[in-house]
Amino acid sequence: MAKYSRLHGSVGLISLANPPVNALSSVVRHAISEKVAKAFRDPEVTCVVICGENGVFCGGADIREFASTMRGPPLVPMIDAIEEGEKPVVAAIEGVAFGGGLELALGCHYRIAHYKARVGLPEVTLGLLPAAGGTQRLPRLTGVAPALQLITTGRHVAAPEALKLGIVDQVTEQNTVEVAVQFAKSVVGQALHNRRLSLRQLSCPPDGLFEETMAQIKQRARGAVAPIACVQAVKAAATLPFKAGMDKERDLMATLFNSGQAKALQYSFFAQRSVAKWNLPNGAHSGISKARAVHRAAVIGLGTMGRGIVVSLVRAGISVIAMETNEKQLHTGKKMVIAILEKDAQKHNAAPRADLVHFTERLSDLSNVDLVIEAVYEDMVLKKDIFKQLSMICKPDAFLCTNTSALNVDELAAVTGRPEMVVGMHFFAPAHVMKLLEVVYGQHSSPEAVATAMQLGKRLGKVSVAVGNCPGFVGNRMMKLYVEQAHFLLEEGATPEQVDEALEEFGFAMGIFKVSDLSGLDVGWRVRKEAGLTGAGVDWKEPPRRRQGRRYSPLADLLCEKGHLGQKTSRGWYLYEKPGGRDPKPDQGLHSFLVEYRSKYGLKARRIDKDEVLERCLFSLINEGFCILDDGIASGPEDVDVIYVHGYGWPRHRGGPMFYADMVGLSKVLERLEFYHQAHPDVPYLKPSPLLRKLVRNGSPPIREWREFLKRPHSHL
Ligand SMILES: CCCCCCCC(=O)CC(=O)SCCNC(=O)CCNC(=O)[C@H](O)C(C)(C)COP(=O)(O)OP(=O)(O)OC[C@H]1O[C@@H](n2cnc3c(N)ncnc32)[C@H](O)[C@@H]1OP(=O)(O)O
Ligand SMILES: NC(=O)C1=CN([C@@H]2O[C@H](COP(=O)(O)OP(=O)(O)OC[C@H]3O[C@@H](n4cnc5c(N)ncnc54)[C@H](O)[C@@H]3O)[C@@H](O)[C@H]2O)C=CC1
Repeated sequence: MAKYSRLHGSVGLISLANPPVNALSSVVRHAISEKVAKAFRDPEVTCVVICGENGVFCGGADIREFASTMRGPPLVPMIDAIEEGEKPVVAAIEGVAFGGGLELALGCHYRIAHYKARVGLPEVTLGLLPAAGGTQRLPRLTGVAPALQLITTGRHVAAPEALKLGIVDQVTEQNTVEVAVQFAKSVVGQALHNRRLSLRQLSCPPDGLFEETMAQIKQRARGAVAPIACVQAVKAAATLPFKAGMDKERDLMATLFNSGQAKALQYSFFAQRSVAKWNLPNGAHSGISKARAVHRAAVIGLGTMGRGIVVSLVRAGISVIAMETNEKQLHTGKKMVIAILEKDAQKHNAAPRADLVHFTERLSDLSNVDLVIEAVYEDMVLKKDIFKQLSMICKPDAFLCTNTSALNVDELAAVTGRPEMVVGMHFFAPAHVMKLLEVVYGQHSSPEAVATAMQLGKRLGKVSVAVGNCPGFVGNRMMKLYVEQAHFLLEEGATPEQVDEALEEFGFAMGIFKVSDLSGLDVGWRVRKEAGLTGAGVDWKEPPRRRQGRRYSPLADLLCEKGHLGQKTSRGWYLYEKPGGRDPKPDQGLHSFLVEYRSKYGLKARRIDKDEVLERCLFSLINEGFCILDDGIASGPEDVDVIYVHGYGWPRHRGGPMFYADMVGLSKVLERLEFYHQAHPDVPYLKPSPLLRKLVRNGSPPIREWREFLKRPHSHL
């Protein structure tokens, strides 16, 4: 709803009141229209201020309403009526003015913002465009180029920048509503013609601006339709009269509104928020579990991961002890951490925060920290040794966390005298950039330990998902099968280029073989050795290309044995100009190697089409996702999807693997998995999961109902 009051006798104050973000639900739109009309009618009222209750102007349209038929007064005529009014209307912006909220403010004649407020048109991130005049009014206010950038990226703009761009007229550190009220009174009687953005003329945009932006979008948001529609709408603003531009905006929105991409992105928006409300199988949940504050943390191991984790902690203002035994690694790690922090400082025009880090070679220095994150080699014996020592060195209430990517968290907890204080904090590389954090709870992890790790993740700006303990947890457990299928496809006749092309066309920023070259083929090699799939632990009595009773491809192991580890050695699945090169070229040597390999094992190459690449790679990953849900390792499909979108480059506009399965149709996924399982009986994970079968038997309910079919966690509390 919206409240109305009269201030100082002549100011009509309209306050949006729809907690928590004053979203423009049909009730709110109705109330605003009514209150604006009332203020305009009232002869005593000479000016109007619109604000939001509880320190938030407006978070935009109510996204939850998009799934049902839209009711209530539409935004466009409401905003037009405000702009056309004969009394000055001032928007008092606190907190945020996003989407429809900013469009409402653009319909007002003046905008005053608190210095901490943020404005933006993030509709593109929901698969939409700002269809309440945002694509037509913003360019008329800021000029075409800045508006185009803001609308196609959905970037949030802080008030001081908004002032520079002309989006707001004034920024204040005082009470925004009071400032807006005084301001509104001061402009009574002034002509409003120039303040009506719809009447403003636009100057010509720079040559090639739209073409250039379109090319950037095709690179950055492969396959996404909303940013392209945003360009077309802003182009209409630059080339057509306001009214015709609005028609174009409406038509473009009509094509986006019911698109699969919009549904996927809106699902993602709520999924990202739902993972913060975690549940454990023992009944503990975020609602009743209190986190402990972390003031001092420690990171052990300053390799690829440790360095990024130190940076993330410092950025959040936490003091860190960074411990490393290898002198050279300590030196390189220290240099890298300081370089990143100095770059941050330059960017934000602030002092570097390197004083928050203390580098050391002594584990005993960790006696007084609140939380430790271990990031040494993926070696259970080494990690156990460290956890044993930590258990003795650290203060009794310190949390002990591991960044292991696949090892058993319970096994580590068992060597400590405080298994309840042990959790996994699985960051993704590079840890100071990647958004995802898997918080792995073990059998004995206390709700307080999980809550503390989840809250720390939030403080570090991560999207944290609580997951159960099993080899590879959620992300890597699924990833393993996806990678294996890609290797099988090479054995059967595909090239890395063909597989990657299909995946990139689907929307991944990089195909799986390019990713593997980037992270280094030795990463997986070490994991396979640890699992006894290659190296000393192998049972050579098994037929070739079989390990542990099932199909296995030694292709990647063979490349590693040749020293072809990816970008760092200039050869992997692709060829690079030099070690550390980044531009992958098809490698004729690799192609010949594949031909020889197939001939050695009597494999006949066949033509593999893109559909098969996608189905084999993605459906096996999805099938494992269902197994993970069935096992209770993830508490809902949203958790799996958030992990894939934020940690594994799954295209955002496809929602995530489980959402994609829902879109494709569960019976189709089941049917294709049955087909592939029959064709490859030696690949057990192609056998459709019992949960998938159960859902299909129950009429393939939509994803929001899947939780009803999962085994209920039972409380042990
Ligand atoms: C043909 C049809 C024509 C239609 C024309 C309409 C054209 C339009 O102009 C369309 C739009 O406005 S689309 C909406 C654009 N606005 C946005 O994308 C802002 C989304 N919200 C945010 O960024 C943050 O929540 C925000 C920064 C606001 C707050 O962040 P916080 O971290 O403080 O809090 P959150 O945890 O994110 O949110 C708190 C609760 O509020 C829910 N929520 C947030 N924004 C919402 C919104 N716009 N609509 C509905 N619910 C919303 C959020 O889900 C959360 O609730 P729970 O999930 O229950 O916790
Ligand atoms: N590299 C990646 O992409 C990811 C790795 N991880 C996991 O993070 C952990 C670390 O991986 P990376 O950083 O890639 O390894 P890395 O090999 O780059 O670094 C490990 C560091 O630990 C140090 N170290 C070894 N023993 C130590 C000890 N006793 N005390 C202190 N430092 C010691 C080494 O000198 C080295 O600098 C592993 O468990 C790995 O599985 C998790 C997510 C992603």
